[in-house]
Amino acid sequence: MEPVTFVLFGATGDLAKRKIYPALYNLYIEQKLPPYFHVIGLGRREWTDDIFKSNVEQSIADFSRRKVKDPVLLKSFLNMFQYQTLDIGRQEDYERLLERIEKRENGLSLTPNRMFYLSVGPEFFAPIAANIKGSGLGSAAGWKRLLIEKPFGHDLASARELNQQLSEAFEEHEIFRIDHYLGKPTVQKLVDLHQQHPELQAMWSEREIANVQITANEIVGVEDRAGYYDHSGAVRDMFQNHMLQLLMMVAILPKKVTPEEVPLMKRALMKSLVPLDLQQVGERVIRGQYTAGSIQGKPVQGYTSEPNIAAESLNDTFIAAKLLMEDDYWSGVPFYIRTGKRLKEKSTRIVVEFKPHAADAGSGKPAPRLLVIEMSPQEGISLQFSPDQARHHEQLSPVQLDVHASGQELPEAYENLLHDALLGKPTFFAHWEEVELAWQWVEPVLQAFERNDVPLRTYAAGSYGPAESDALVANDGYHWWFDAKETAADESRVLHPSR
Ligand SMILES: NC(=O)C1=CN([C@@H]2O[C@H](COP(=O)(O)OP(=O)(O)OC[C@H]3O[C@@H](n4cnc5c(N)ncnc54)[C@H](OP(=O)(O)O)[C@@H]3O)[C@@H](O)[C@H]2O)C=CC1
Ligand SMILES: O=C1O[C@H](COP(=O)(O)O)[C@@H](O)[C@H](O)[C@H]1O
Repeated sequence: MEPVTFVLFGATGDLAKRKIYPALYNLYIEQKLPPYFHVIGLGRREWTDDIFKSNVEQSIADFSRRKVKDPVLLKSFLNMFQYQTLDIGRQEDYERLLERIEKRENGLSLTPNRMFYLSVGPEFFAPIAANIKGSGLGSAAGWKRLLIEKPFGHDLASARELNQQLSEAFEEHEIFRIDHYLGKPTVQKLVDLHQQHPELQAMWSEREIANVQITANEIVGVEDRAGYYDHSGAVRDMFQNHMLQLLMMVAILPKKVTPEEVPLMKRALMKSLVPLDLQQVGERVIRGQYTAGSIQGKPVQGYTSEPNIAAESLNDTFIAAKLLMEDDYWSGVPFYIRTGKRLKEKSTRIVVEFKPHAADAGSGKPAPRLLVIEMSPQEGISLQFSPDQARHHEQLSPVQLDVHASGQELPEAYENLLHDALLGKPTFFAHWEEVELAWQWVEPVLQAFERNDVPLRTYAAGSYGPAESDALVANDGYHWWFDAKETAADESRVLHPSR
């Protein structure tokens, strides 16, 4: 790996504290950071280097998966950090920054490779990119990369405008758009799942998939993000980015692609999604909002009673949708997606439901086989057979295809993403065309919600969402697959066809 100066806008903010510093620390401990790695943190606050370092230290104590064992190592890690006060709108602050960076690069005869991480509000993305260009920070002889946080636009038009603005300072291959779902270890494993498991390849070759279900259910509500969330809703916050990214990642499974081919294939898959017209949104998309209820035995208020949410808000806190593809493999296979806040449990998983075999029927109705790709509450990939199928396959049910060894700590999504960005590997970042195609698909949904053409269905906090979400799947003769666990201590990973 080459030397890098890591320039962090938003170094005093929440994301830096909760995700970025712990991720850098874990990469450091695993010796995955480049030589001469140097972090310059930026913000308006008048911090000294020492205040900055002690904030980084505190963030590691509070949020790192790995606790500090060796104070000497911690000290050498913190020595890589420096702070500079910078106001995003002030060109002279960038010039000071350039001077400081060049002084170090020249002093150590380092190639001027610079990574700019924008951990700031989206209104700052374009001005920062323009100032990086204007100040000369981005025109050194080494490489430059831009790591950019979500949200990437508020709709298709604003995303295009932002992309246009960024492209005046950075080329597409220099822009790394973060979607933290692509950093999740299990999602990253999908790329070479078939090479690892030839038996799975045989199942896919049968082309007997009944449907695919993608779920991201959350227990948390709007928390303290009312200002953002009430203008975003589940459709922008989760569906347009994370959920459609999961859809692309599962749909590449039968395509036998190398990691390098992943971005191209994802674009092809997005292009094959059947678009909805305004009329169809009401038939294929369910819009929901939570009302008061109870979660894990505790009463929970409804969305419109949350702090800073207007009593008349029609914002969506839940969305479910049925999507179809026109693709040589996937035509005719429905993809069902659901995501929402204040649901019964935290579960993030993809279930690929295979059509049942008559030979697997045993005494009763043949049961479908399931490929379960789980990100939460546990990470792992398993095949679930009914007992009759298990006999047929001479295996137990469920079959773990990929179990992380007990006690093994998995990297956080941000560790994977930062490491890939430092290596310049784009596989697990969102390419502009994917983002644009995702906004294009979602656009009629945004319009229909805006016009209030789609009824806002309510659901009690602590439920699995509106009944209409079940009907969406039941109308095709299927049902959502549910976790059978009754208690957190239950480690079984069997999914059930009912609540
Ligand atoms: N927090 C999270 O969990 C997640 C956040 N994100 C995204 O990450 C980005 C950052 O979020 P988050 O950390 O929560 O936001 P915060 O509000 O906590 O932090 C904002 C940062 O921006 C800096 N800032 C604001 N205005 C200026 C300015 N004019 N000049 C210089 N610096 C400025 C602040 O520094 P100072 O006050 O010192 O000026 C602060 O460091 C956002 O795009 C968000 O959508 C994405 C996923 C999760
Ligand atoms: O990006 C976001 O993701 C989180 C959910 O992430 P997860 O890794 O915990 O599944 C969500 O709570 C948040 O609203 C959204 O902005």
